[in-house]
Amino acid sequence: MFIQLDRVSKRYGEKVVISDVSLQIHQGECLVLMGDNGSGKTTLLRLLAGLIYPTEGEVLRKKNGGTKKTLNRKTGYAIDRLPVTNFTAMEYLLAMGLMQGLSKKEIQYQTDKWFELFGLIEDKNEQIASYSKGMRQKVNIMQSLLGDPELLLLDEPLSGLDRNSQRNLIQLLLEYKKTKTTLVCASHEPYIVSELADRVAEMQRGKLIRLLQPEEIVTIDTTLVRVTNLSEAEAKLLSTAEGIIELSIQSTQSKKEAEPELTIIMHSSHSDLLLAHILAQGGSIQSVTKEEK
Ligand SMILES: Nc1ncnc2c1ncn2[C@@H]1O[C@H](COP(=O)(O)OP(=O)(O)OP(=O)(O)O)[C@@H](O)[C@H]1O
Repeated sequence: MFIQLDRVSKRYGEKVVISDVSLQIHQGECLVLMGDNGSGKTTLLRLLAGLIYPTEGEVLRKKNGGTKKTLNRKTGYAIDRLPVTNFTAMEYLLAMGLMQGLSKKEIQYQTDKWFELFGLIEDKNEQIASYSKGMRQKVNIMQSLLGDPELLLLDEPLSGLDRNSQRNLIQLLLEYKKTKTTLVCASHEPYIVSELADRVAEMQRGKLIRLLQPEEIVTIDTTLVRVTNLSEAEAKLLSTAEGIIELSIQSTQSKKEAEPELTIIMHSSHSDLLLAHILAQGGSIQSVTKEEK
């Protein structure tokens, strides 16, 4: 199975949102869509999901010598933000799975594994409305995986997830890739590109401006550092320093120290300087893990 976009354009009124995009997506590959806000990534995912149709051109799914214009049910789509509903996570996933024709038993079997993996087992019968952003994102990803789709469309899949959950999700997606699931991810995350991408498509104002092949994808070595004893103000300042990719703050209300624990992902090339800076500010470095490609 592969998907072919043939001179696809999408307009809303006079506004051209996708402009003359031609692209083949191969079975089992992971294509990452990158580009600035508003460049058309989500619209391209919606076209691939068959939720909207091109104004011009065609999106075709070719399988076993045949060609289908519409994409079938074996497409999973995690939208950029799961809306708040009155369902519990389990009720929501059951409803989504039943709509796809899965049995209750199948849905429970699949979702139990994921609830465990994402650390949500205790919360699965709580209302989604009471969930944090990251917890909601986990449910969003789970619904997209129901029924083992052939094509998985993920809009900013790492958004809101803590580093451990990001790692677990990447591992899970790598498993899906091994079973020849085709992945298309809209993402700004270097982590997604370095771990999953076979090709990167760069969008600009609705146009596909560059398609990077595997050998052209430059992966970066990153270092994960856990730090305590830095104030929130110092952490905020640090987050803007050159070489910092991501800085998250976990509050330590249960612990005695007033300062939060920071998880910092940085470019390895900047780590010596940044670690020296953290120590000079009185920070205590709890762990340093190099993630080399
Ligand atoms: N239903 C719609 N009606 C009119 N314009 C739309 C509609 N959907 C999207 N657009 C416009 O299309 C453009 C591309 O939007 P899209 O959401 O695809 O971008 P994106 O690359 O996913 O952005 P982001 O990184 O912010 O998620 C934007 O200018 C947006 O305003």
